[in-house]
Amino acid sequence: MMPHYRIVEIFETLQGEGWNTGMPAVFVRFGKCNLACPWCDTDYHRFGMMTLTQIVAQVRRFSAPNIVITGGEPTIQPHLPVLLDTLKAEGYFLAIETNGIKAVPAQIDYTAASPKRLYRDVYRKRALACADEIRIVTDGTPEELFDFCQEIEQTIDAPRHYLSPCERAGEMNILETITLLGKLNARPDAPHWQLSLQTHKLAGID
Ligand SMILES: Nc1nc2[nH]cc(C(=O)O)c2c(=O)[nH]1
Ligand code: SF4
Ligand SMILES: [Mg+2]
Repeated sequence: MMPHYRIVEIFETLQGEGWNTGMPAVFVRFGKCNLACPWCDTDYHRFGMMTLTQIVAQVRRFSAPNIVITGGEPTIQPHLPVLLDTLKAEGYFLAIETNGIKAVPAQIDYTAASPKRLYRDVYRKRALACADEIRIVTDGTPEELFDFCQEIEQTIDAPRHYLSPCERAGEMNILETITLLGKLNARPDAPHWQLSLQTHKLAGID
């Protein structure tokens, strides 16, 4: 039987966050997540089922040569490798936005992992071995996050490290975020952390 997938939305926009900011991409947003962050900005419970053929047809209506697989949490989706094989065969560059607990399928070209301090005990038991970027949401005080950032540096091997302010009710904790950046970057011989904003929200695009 043709595999079916939980799909929240498929839309074309510019990647708003991290190293690939500005990259035109078709975003495929999957339903459900294995975490429940209180600041989550995605209604990942509201999804419909789509077949592999329907997803590929929808993606091809757009012109971007890149796909961002996101959610919800894409790594928990049944039959994900089958879909990725098909999209790869169509020639797409495949990026993924994951919370960094579960392994990412081999077809993925670029992995952005966003571990959550709230679930630090989970990451101590299970996490990705490597990623192309780590992007941590500043979901607490600089004191609370400093140790978690250091722990994740040891857990997930990555060449790029970002902090993303936590947005709740339209308010962003920029001061706490840059304070933490300063503390992390004051360490000698440690990874350099940079700011990543959700620029798509500032720009008023999807
Ligand atoms: N433009 C844009 N960039 C994004 N990068 C990660 C997103 C996400 O929701 O996973 C996202 C999103 O929703 N929109
Ligand atoms: S891991 Fe991401 S998608 Fe899942 S609840 Fe947290 S913010 Fe939302
Ligand atoms: Mg988003």
